[in-house]
Amino acid sequence: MSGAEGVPDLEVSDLGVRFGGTAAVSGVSFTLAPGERAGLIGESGCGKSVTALAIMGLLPSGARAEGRVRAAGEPVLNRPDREVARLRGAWMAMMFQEPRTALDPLKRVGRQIALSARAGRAESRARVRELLELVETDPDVARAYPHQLSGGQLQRVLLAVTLARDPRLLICDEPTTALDALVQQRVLALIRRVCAARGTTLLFISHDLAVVSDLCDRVMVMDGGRIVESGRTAQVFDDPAHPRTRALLAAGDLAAFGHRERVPAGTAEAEEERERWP
Ligand SMILES: Nc1ncnc2c1ncn2[C@@H]1O[C@H](COP(=O)(O)OP(=O)(O)OP(=O)(O)O)[C@@H](O)[C@H]1O
Repeated sequence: MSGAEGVPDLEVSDLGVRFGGTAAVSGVSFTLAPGERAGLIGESGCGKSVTALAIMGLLPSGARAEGRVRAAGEPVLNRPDREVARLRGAWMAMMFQEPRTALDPLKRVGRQIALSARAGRAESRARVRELLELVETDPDVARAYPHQLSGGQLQRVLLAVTLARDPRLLICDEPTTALDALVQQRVLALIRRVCAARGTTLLFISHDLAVVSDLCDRVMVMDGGRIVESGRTAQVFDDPAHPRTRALLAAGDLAAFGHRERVPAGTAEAEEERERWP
């Protein structure tokens, strides 16, 4: 599926989400052009995940959404589940924080990738191999069950599951927080390479500003359910206008920990990943 000329991949206008009498998200508006990579940052509870779930049409039943979300020009909010599911399958995919809960423990990972790809029996083996190669993973991993894999491998498998239907828009919600620093860097570099190679539009949710500065052309800062500042990543981080952005930068100490030079944690898993993915 490809977008019509001039139509943004994602258009969010005046999005509001309430749980009972409480507003979790209010007046959120932004658009993502094809191939753009935007970060959504803010402290815990500010509304990042709820925004992502609204975009994906995956809000819990207690939520009430208003405003407008359009993916590839098609409305998402308050639409029948089946139609939104079709849009998700054809257009957008979301990668969650915890692969151990996102994957089925009882199915081999190759089968999970094949199910997501919806490939026919004949082509599914080749498609699984192709997807595992895309995420730079040994195709033999297809035979493993999730518990047999390391956190970094699981995150790669989850990326393969997520990319199986060639989404134009990829939403990542803190995809690497459970990983140690070295493995995290490798998975993020992989996400960057895959998005660049496929021209995938990315909405990347994180509280790690260094990761966002590394990965995203644009950044939006949320506070209390609203976007309080947005702009080119370098500009917002070099010259933050809003007190919340300044507070986040101070807390993250972005300049001091220079993302690319972060010291690996040196855990067994980091070592294992280093051997496997030199
Ligand atoms: N199912 C729910 N029912 C009621 N309130 C909810 C529900 N899900 C989220 N909220 C509320 O919505 C607000 C925004 O939550 P959200 O999960 O979007 O924050 P977040 O910025 O993603 O935080 P974190 O970085 O911790 O994931 C919070 O006040 C949260 O308590």
